[in-house]
Amino acid sequence: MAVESDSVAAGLDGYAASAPRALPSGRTVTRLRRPAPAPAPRGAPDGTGAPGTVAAPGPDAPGGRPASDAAGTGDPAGRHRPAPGGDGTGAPAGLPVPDASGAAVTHAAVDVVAGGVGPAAAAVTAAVALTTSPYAYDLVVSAGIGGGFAPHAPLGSVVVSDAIIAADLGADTPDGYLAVEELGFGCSVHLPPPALPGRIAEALREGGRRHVVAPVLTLSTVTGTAARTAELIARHPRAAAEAMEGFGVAEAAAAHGVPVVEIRAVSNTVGPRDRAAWRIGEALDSLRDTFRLLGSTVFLEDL
Ligand SMILES: O=C(O)c1cccc(C(=O)CC[C@H]2O[C@@H](n3cnc4c(=O)[nH]cnc43)[C@H](O)[C@@H]2O)c1
Repeated sequence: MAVESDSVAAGLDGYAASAPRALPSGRTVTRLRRPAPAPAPRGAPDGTGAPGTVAAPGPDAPGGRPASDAAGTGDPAGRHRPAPGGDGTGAPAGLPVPDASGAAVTHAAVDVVAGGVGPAAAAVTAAVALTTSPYAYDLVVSAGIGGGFAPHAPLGSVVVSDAIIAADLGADTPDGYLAVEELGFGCSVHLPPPALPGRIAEALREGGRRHVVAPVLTLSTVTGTAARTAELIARHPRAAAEAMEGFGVAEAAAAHGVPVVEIRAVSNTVGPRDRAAWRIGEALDSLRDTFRLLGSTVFLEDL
């Protein structure tokens, strides 16, 4: 599920879109499936490994995981539960499909959903998509554009989350901000599976895409002053990006027991508001390239 679903979907070249599934809200989940690879000669390995399926929901590209979110494949662990009837492409996504030689091969599927702007809209969209899906998901990706913290994340670079942090979920006090953990209730951090950010980074490095693995902050308000920027950096010195949806998507994914990661392409630098300096087009190009790289690597792997 992804907020910026167009770039996520456009990046997944080699994947074929099937008829959208409508959510009660009117938003749609578009399933993109990578066709099974060409058959290998009899007796030879099919060369596919055991491709898993990914979900990319995200509000910006809540492909997911978002970006958007993705769905599952036939998995001995039983994580995948393709529904009868499939997705309209003729075979249930993620199930092993016999190739021309009769050998079973699997293929990946990614469901892309535009989740809306802000943590609440993104959480609702992700939760509804997860709850009403005929498939189980291996991963939810919250993807889209975001603000980058200098010097970690320059314009056009990609930030892969190693933590998704609700940076304004707490209380303001005369002595400073208190996160919900300090107030004694709730949780303001979701963590992706430990190996996943590194694996995504490896794919981006091999693809020549500038990136950093770091915490991504979720805020309901785009930062627009030097004072607020300094405050966030003081509280989260490792953070490389801020956006408005990741924590909402992560809450929905966690409620369903599905791993989550956030991926942001940097459209602007976090700081005093300078709308003319935003480079949304370049960031969307970067996001599309990122999903092209992931769609031919990480999304085909067991997660
Ligand atoms: O202020 C404007 O004129 C304006 C025009 C277009 C878009 C915006 C946004 O605020 C987009 C929010 C959207 O993009 C993500 N995003 C991008 N940069 C940041 C940021 O620095 N801080 C927080 N969110 C950002 C966000 O996830 C939303 O989905 C404004």
